[in-house]
Amino acid sequence: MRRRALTSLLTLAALLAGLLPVAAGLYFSWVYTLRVETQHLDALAQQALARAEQVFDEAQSELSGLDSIPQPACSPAHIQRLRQIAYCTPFVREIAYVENGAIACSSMGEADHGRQLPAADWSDGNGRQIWFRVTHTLDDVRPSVAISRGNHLALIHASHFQARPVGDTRLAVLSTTDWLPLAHVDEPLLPSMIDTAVTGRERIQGDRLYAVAQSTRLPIVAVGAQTRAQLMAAWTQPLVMMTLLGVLLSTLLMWAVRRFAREYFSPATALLAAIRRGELRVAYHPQIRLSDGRCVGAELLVRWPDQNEPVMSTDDLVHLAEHSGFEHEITARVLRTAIAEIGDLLQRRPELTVSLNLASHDLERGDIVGLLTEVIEGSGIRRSQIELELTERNLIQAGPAADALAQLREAGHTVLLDDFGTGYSSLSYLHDLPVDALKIDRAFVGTIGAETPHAPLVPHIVEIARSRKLHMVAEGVETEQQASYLRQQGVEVAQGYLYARPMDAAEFRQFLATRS
Ligand SMILES: Nc1nc2c(ncn2[C@@H]2O[C@H](COP(=O)(O)O[C@H]3[C@@H](O)[C@H](n4cnc5c(=O)[nH]c(N)nc54)O[C@@H]3COP(=O)(O)O)[C@@H](O)[C@H]2O)c(=O)[nH]1
Repeated sequence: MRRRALTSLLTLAALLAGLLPVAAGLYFSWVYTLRVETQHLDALAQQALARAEQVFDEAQSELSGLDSIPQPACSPAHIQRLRQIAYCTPFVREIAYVENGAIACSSMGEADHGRQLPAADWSDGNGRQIWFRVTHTLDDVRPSVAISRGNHLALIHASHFQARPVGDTRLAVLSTTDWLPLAHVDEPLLPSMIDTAVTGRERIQGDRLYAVAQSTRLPIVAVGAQTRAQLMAAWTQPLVMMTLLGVLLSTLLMWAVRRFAREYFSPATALLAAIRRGELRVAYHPQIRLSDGRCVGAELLVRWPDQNEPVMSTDDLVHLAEHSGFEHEITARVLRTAIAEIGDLLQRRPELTVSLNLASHDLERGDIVGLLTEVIEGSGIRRSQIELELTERNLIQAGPAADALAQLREAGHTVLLDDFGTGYSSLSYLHDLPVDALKIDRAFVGTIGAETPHAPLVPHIVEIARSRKLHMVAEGVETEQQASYLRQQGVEVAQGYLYARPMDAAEFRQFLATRS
């Protein structure tokens, strides 16, 4: 994925990681509040409905015994019985005996005699009827609810159907025949409560919550309504908790995204990706035999170009690889690339060598033996054509991996000690190091002909190499003066800008053609 696309994606991910958990916290706390409050409101509506049903049930149960009493209808004894029931049943105003749709007599004696009843609002088909709004002879202001069974009818004061508020929750019992409240409701929420009763489902309207409890036996419903303040108060606690949780989750996610981005965009990850994508290139730095000026080989130098511009200097690249543990991947890539690019040349010209820079890791992991075997076997290239460069530091750190080095030397590879003189106090342990040649560092070569304190060191280095019977390669040769001095000193091979800068494989082939 392109870096810019990934950056945009990660920015979006970080944004979402920051916002989503908080938004989810808000949303889920609201959903949770609604669920809990709806359940609570449902329960209150069910209670109001149960109370209304109970009033009807009790009135009906009082009426059920009356049809079978032995006294003749409207006899003093009958009326006395009606009075007794009316008096003993708290919510009953009057018990009446009905004949042909008119009141024949009642617990009030003859007072209501002959009063014609309107058509019932509801009938169950088994002699049970209900009138929701009946006026009483003695009270034409406050309507009553009437229920009849057989010939007897009970008038119930509508106030007994008044559902009292519970805290801030408003409740009303309505008839399903005309969707009006059974008792007077002095409540601005009433129109919404009626709407809710008609829809028959709990719902949110505005920021208020409504719930309905529907009777399965009678034509009544109870509706509950919650105020805005109540809902907001109920929301506060889950809101705070879920928002805190959301903020915590946001922080964690944003940290994870940031960490991923840092890792993903780190130079080490970019380098590994470049290695895997085969973006690393090899530069060939020609090596010249000082005795006749012929090109005898090249040092293989890794390059990380991006559209011809280096992503970073080779020094930085090598350090980064060392710190990230990718040195071996680089060594392998450089070797394979070189063999792919100039393997045919090496095969045709067995005197030609390439020198490969090794890292201590290459030896410690022991993979270098396998790698070289794999690349060389069957290629027609000789082992002696692949020289291995190691710095003093690498050789000393290699310690236990010296076996691998010994194995490679036995197999025919030449080992060069690179940057000689710049690292540890070389002189003391040089005779212990398993090397075939010294590479005189350009720091010393650069002093040839210059009046610097290091200048006298070159003859010493040459002397040491001679006494150890080591071959010598000088690097960083930039002037004729340096070249001729080194030639006089018996240095065999030189490498430096005097001859050429590091170049690509095609250029190296051309260079070789002119210098062979
Ligand atoms: N483990 C690995 N190390 C590697 C590999 N490729 C390179 N390196 C090491 O990185 C260091 C920097 O190398 P580079 O920038 O490629 O520089 C080399 C030459 O360009 C430079 N050089 C050679 N001649 C001259 C000169 O005349 N003047 C001048 N200013 N610079 C010159 O020297 C570098 C080669 O040095 P050396 O290897 O010591 O011979 C460097 O330490 C490389 O070793 C790799 O694949 N693996």
